[in-house]
Amino acid sequence: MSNVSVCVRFRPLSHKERKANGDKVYFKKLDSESFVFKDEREEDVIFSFDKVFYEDAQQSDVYNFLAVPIVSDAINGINGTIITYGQTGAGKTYSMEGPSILHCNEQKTGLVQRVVDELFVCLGSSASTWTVKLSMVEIYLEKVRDLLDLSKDNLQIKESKTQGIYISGATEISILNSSDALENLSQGIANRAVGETQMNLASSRSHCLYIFSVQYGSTSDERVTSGKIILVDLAGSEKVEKTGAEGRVLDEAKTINKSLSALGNVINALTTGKQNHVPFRDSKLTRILQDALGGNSRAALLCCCSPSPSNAPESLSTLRFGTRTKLIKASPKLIPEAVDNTKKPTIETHDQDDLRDRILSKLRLSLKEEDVDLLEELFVQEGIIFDPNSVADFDSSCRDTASEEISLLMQAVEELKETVEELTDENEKLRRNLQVAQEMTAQAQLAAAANAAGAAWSRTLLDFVAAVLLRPFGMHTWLSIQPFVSSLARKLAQPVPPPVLFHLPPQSPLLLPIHHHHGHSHRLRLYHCNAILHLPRPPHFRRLPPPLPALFTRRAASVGLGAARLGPKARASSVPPPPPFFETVEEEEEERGWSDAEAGFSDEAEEGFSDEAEDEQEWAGGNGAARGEDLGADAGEDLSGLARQWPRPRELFVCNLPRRCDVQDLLKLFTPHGTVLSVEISRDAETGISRGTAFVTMRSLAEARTAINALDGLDLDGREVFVKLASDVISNRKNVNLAHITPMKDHIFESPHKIYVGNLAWSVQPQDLRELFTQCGTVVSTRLLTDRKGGRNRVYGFLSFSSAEELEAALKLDRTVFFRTGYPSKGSYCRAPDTLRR
Ligand SMILES: Nc1ncnc2c1ncn2[C@@H]1O[C@H](COP(=O)(O)OP(=O)(O)OP(=O)(O)O)[C@@H](O)[C@H]1O
Repeated sequence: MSNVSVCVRFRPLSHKERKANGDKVYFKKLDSESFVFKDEREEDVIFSFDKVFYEDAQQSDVYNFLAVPIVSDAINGINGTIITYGQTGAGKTYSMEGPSILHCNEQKTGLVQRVVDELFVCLGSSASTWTVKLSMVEIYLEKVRDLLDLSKDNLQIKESKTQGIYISGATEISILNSSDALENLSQGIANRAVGETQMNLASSRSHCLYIFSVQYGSTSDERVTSGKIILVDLAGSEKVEKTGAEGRVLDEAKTINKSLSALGNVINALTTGKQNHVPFRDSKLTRILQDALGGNSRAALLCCCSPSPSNAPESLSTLRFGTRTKLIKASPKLIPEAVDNTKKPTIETHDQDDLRDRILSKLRLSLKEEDVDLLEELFVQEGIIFDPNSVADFDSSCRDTASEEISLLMQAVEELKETVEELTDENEKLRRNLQVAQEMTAQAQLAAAANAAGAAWSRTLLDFVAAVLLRPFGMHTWLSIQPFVSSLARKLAQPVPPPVLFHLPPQSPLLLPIHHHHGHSHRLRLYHCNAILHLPRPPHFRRLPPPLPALFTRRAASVGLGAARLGPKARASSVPPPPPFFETVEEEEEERGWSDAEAGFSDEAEEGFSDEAEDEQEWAGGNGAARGEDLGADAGEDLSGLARQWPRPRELFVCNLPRRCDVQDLLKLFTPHGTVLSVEISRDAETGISRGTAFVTMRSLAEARTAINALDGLDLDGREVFVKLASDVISNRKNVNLAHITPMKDHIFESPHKIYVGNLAWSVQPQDLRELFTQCGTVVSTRLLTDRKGGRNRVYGFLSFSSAEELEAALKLDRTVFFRTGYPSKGSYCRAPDTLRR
């Protein structure tokens, strides 16, 4: 059982809140001690406290539960503290003072007035002698100001054996009755630092402390007990942005937040078993509350909350603060002063305190503040200023200072550790960047050399043309063809632009984003590859702008995006081993006919292209092997030889997948039913969240059918998964439900050793790429992007190898071979591969 009683109070909705959200409240009442509140993830959390005061609770309910026990304890010599905590405008000051300390009806009277009334009722009915003294201070910008004497604006907090923690030099006014007390209180309240924030027109910008010291002497046994009641109205615990703070107000808000977070740290230390060092000295507030929280006082916390959904995050943080505070175990002690009344020891102590303060204030007139503080320490140590508690104080402060030093050192060590980790990471990043930069420099040098070679080649060609043409045809012919030769010479004299080559280290594969624009649609595909080879053409061959994807020119951005989207799962190490073989001509996304289903299909009809027609074109290029026939070749066989024989891989369309289902999950699901050649999950380009649809390509039609039999209608996380042949779904125009689905291939992989090949000749076919690159090793996949309407390729594609060495070899290939170009006639598709052959 905690000794800090923690209650929550929800104030009624304000006009502003009603205007914003109507009568909606964010909590669900369970009983008088618990309620349900939604957390950040909109999940219901049950909060339980010693008492919950809902909107209709009266001030007297709060007082009876929280304050009555504390008042009677104070008379018996046990200190008590009541703290109100919460966001600005949550009702802290209202609970403490009511609408006004002097003028308000009985029903609305706050805790302070009720405490005063009760004190005098209890003391007045007793036969013993008593005194009640009132002090009022505020902690404003980390200075303790005396609200009953504004000239004392930087009071010191001290600790003594008899008094515990006390504010040295604070004005103490003896009060004889309630009205006396209220008058002094209202004067103090008027002196309080109050500002206007966006949340509350009269916002308390300071922590305000009302301190009632009660001395109660029993006439029968001559014993005196002294107890203290401290009522603390904390400043608002709101976020700085929400208060609209600037300038001085911002400073106030920052200081408030700093001291409240120091309070949070103290509570954490008290509740997480780190009691050997509780950072009470981190702020004035925690130092003053040391007795209340540290066990020598009875304490009550009133967490004030707004019930409105618009303040839910702040209320949630207040409730969590309250929950933590409930875990504090404190055991308040009675501080009896077993002394003869005639000796009046406390008065003596105060006299000595006064004497010391007088000496010190004289010194302050001629010396600096810090010097006086040092002198004070020295005087106390040397016994020049007599303080009966000096030794104890000095010991305890030494202990505190030592443990504070230790904690500071530990903190410094932690910070240093973090710095070392950060620097190591940074170092690693720089090392990798340096490696990439070195590789790029080497490649740029190669490119420059190639460029020089290209220029030399142009000159040789010119000489050759002149020599060849002049010799057999003579001067006459030369003159007639001279303009043509000169123009050719001019064109050839233009330098060949260097090839663009980015070769990334194998451990950081690039997820290459390529934008596809088509009419209104705009999609992004991400291709996984290790190197980019963009082949420039000599200027005279340039008829159309080079099809360099837009993001290429901003490579740094694409790398950043790639790394972010790639995630740890898709790193090279986790990419599955290369599947046996995969060769495809792939249309641009928009031509697939998903988003513009109707338009796409009618285009197909007009131009005589269907998926089936495309199959024939693509796969009948070799020996015309029967489609759907599985030749059962091993992955280890000479794949290039099998290129034409391989049956067309069958693409499956999978939908209604759970969002969390990723490429690896689908691989696991489909692998038992055959060889999975590729898996592509459609994701939202902005958020990266799966759209629940995917394409899975199996090695053969038979395997694809087995997978459909096994998996179509499967229950995955409560969702019935739909698996069909992509071609069936695409050609099924009646399937209106699917027409709106926009698949987006965001993760295509065949092998981690993959290169982008750009600026290819128009007529290049996948098999041409395969033939050319087979000399470098096993070509695992070739993928060429084509425009369905014109039947042209998009002059870029991808190919992957089974090892990094093969990829290296490919990059060293003589690139001039690609400069030969051809233009396809309209409608031609997958023809004339000879333009690429040497
Ligand atoms: N229980 C309540 N019943 C009626 N009105 C309330 C209640 N609690 C708060 N209010 C009203 O809400 C407004 C803000 O309350 P209050 O000034 O007490 O907030 P606060 O938490 O002290 O804010 P700050 O930290 O800025 O001082 C006031 O107008 C007050 O009258």
